[in-house]
Amino acid sequence: MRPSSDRSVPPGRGASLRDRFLDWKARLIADSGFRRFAARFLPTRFIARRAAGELFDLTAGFVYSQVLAAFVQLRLPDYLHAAPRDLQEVAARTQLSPDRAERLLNAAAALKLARRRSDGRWALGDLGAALVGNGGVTAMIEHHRLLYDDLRDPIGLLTGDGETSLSRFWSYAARDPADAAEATRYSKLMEASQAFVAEEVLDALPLSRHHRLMDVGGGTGTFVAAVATREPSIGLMLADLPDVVALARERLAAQGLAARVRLHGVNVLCEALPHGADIITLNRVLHDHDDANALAILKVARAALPPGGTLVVAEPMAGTPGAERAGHAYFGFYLLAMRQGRPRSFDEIARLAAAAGMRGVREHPTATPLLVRVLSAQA
Ligand SMILES: CC(C)=CCC/C(C)=C/CC/C(C)=C/C=C/C(C)=C/C=C/C=C(C)/C=C/C=C(C)/C=C/C=C(C)/C=C/CC(C)(C)O
Ligand SMILES: C[S@@+](CC[C@H](N)C(=O)[O-])C[C@H]1O[C@@H](n2cnc3c(N)ncnc32)[C@H](O)[C@@H]1O
Repeated sequence: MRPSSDRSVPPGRGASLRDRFLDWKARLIADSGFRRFAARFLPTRFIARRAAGELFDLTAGFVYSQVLAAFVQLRLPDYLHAAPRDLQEVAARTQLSPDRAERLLNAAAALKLARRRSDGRWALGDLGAALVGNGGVTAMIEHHRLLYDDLRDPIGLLTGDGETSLSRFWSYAARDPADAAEATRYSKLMEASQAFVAEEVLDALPLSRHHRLMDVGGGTGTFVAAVATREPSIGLMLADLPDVVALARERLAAQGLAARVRLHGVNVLCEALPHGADIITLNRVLHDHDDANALAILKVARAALPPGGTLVVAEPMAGTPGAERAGHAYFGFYLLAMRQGRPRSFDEIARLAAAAGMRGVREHPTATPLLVRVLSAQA
C-alpha cells in the first residue's frame, strides 16, 4: 500500500515528464465532453473505439469466462474437434434445446472458441482448437468455479481475511490426507496445471551438467517425472510435506519411477532439507508464501546446496511484459482468494534470492512467460 504521506504531495511536483503527460491524458479522458468529441472526431475515433472495446471487455469479461466454462463443461472442444457438427447434433449431444445450443455456439463463435462453417455446420475456432488435448487449461477453467464464487464480493475479499472457497479447497485438501477424495482433487489439479509448466521450464533450463536435482514443494511428482524422461542419468529427489509425499510415492511407483526418485517428507518452514542435490528447483512454491516465509524457504534451499550449486525459481511473475494482466490482476487476486501468498516480479524474487545469500541471478527465457518464468542463482 502507498504510504498515506504520498497523498500530500501536490500533483506534478517531482513527477517525470512521462508522468505529467500521462496525468494530463487521464484528466482529458476523464472529461465526458472530451470523450464524446473524441468518439466523433475522425483522427481520434479509432483510439476512442479501441478504448471503449477494452473497457467493454473488462466490464463483460466474467460473461466471456462463463461462456468458456459452459463450452468446456459440455465437452464441446473434443466433440467439435472430432468432426464438424450441425446444430441438431450439438443440441442432442449437450441436451440443450436447439435454440439454446445455437445461443451458446453463437457466443462461442464470437469468442473464437467455435466457428460456423460455410455449409452451416459448427467447428472449432482458433481458441477452441487450442483447448484440445490441453487438460491442464481445461482443469483450470473448471476449477475457476470456486474462484468465481469468491469474487462475487471483491471488496469483501479485499477487506476480509475469512475463509474462502479457494482457501478451503487448497488448505483442507492439503492438510487432511484422511479425506482421500479431497487430496486427490487437490493433487489432480496441481498435476494438470504442472503438466504445461514442466515442459516450459525444462525447455528453458540446461540440466546436462547437473548430477542430482531436488524438486522442493514438488507435489505429486509431475516435474521430477518430466525430468526423468528428459535426463535419463540425473539423480532425482523430491521434498514436500509428508502427506503430499505419500501421494507422490503412489503416483511415482505407478509410473515405474519408485527407484529413481528419493522422497523426503519435510516442512521447509521449520526443517532443514537433505543434502546431496547440486540443483534445487522451486516450481510454483514461492508465490504461495509471504515475504518472510519465501525468504526462509530460499535460505533453507541454499543451506542444502553445495557451494556453487544452483537454485531455480519457476513461477508466473508479476509485471511480465505483455502479460501484466496475468501477474498482478489474475494471480494477485487468485492468491488473495487463496488467502496466502502474492505474485512477485523477477526483480523482487532476485532481491529475495540475494537476501538468502545467492549470487549470479539470471533469467532463462521460456516460450510462454505468461505461464512461467525461470530464474536461477548460485549458492
Ligand atoms: C496454422 C497457423 C500457423 C496459424 C493459425 C492461427 C494461430 C496463430 C493459431 C494459434 C495456435 C497456437 C500455437 C495456440 C497456442 C495456444 C496456447 C499455448 C494456449 C495456452 C493457454 C494457456 C492458458 C489459458 C493457461 C491458463 C493457466 C492458468 C489459468 C493457470 C492457473 C494456475 C494457477 C491458479 C496455479 C495455482 C497454484 C497455486 C495454488 C497458486 O500455488
Ligand atoms: C502450488 S504447489 C506446487 C506443486 C508443484 N511444484 C507444481 O508446480 O505443480 C505448492 C507445493 O508446495 C508444497 N508446500 C507448501 N508448503 C510447504 C512446506 N512448508 N514444506 C514443504 N512443502 C510445502 C505444497 O504441498 C505443494 O505441493
